Amino acid sequence: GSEQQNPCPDMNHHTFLESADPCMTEIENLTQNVWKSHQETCQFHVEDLQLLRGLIFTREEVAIYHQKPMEEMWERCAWRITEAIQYVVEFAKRVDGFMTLCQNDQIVLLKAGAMEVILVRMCRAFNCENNTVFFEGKYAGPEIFHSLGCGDLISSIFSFSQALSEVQLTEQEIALFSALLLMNANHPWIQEKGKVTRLQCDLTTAFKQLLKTHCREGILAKLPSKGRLRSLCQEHVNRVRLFRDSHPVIVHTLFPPLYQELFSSD
Ligand SMILES: NC(=O)N1CCc2cc(Cl)ccc21
Repeated sequence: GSEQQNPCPDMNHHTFLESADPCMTEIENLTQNVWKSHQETCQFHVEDLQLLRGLIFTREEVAIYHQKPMEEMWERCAWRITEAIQYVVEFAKRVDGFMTLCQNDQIVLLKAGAMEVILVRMCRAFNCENNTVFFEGKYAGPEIFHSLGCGDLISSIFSFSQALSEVQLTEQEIALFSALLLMNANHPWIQEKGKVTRLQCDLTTAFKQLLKTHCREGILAKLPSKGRLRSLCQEHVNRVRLFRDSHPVIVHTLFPPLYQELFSSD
C-alpha cells in the first residue's frame, strides 16, 4: 500500500533513532493537555465574551476615549497587551514539553510567538457582525483606538480578526494552533533545535489528527499565513519604536517592563 508519509520530514536520522514516533494515545494525550492548558489560561471564557457582545461603548464613551492624550491611550493598550501576554506565557508553560526546553529557548519562542498567539486569541473577543472587539469591559470598533495614531495597524488587525472569525475556530483548534505558533523550531536563536522540532512535529500530528477526526481539514487553507502574522507583529514593533522615539521617558517609566522587553528591546 502507499507508504505512510512521514509526519515529521525534518527529523534527521539521529533524531529518529533517539525518539520513535509517538503512538496515538500519546498524541491524544498531547491534544488533551494543550486543550486543558488553553482553557486554564484563556483570560476570558468564550461564552462570557459572546454574552458581552451586547455591551457596546456609546458614542459619548468613544468621544471620551478620543479626548485622551496619545500617551495615555498607548499606556492603556500596552497594559492590556501585557496582561494578555502573561496568560499566553502561562499557556506555554502548561504545554507538555515546553518546560523541558532550556530557559533560552523558552524565552526565544515566547518573544517571537506571544504576540501571534494574542492576535489569534483575539478572534474569540471579536464580533464580526459589527466589527467590534472586547476592550476594557465593552465592545468597541476601530475608531476607539484613534488617538493612538496608528490607524493602518489598527485596521489591519481588525481585518485580520474579521477573516479569522469567519473560520469559526473551535477552542480545541485555537489551542493547538496557538501551541504550534509558539513551537517554532526554525527560529535562528534556538539552541536545542532537535527538542523543539520534536515538539513541533507532535503538535502538528495532533492538530492534523484533530482536524481529520472532525472533518475540518478545509480550514487549513483559511488559517492566516506565517507571513501575515509576522508582518502584523513587525508593524506593531515598528509602531512601538516610533512612539518610543518621541516619548522615551513615558515608555521607560510607565510601560510594563515585559512589554518593553518583548517589543522594544533593541
Ligand atoms: N482588546 C484590547 O485590549 N486591545 C488592546 C489594544 C488593541 C488594539 C486592537 Cl487593533 C485590538 C484590540 C486591542
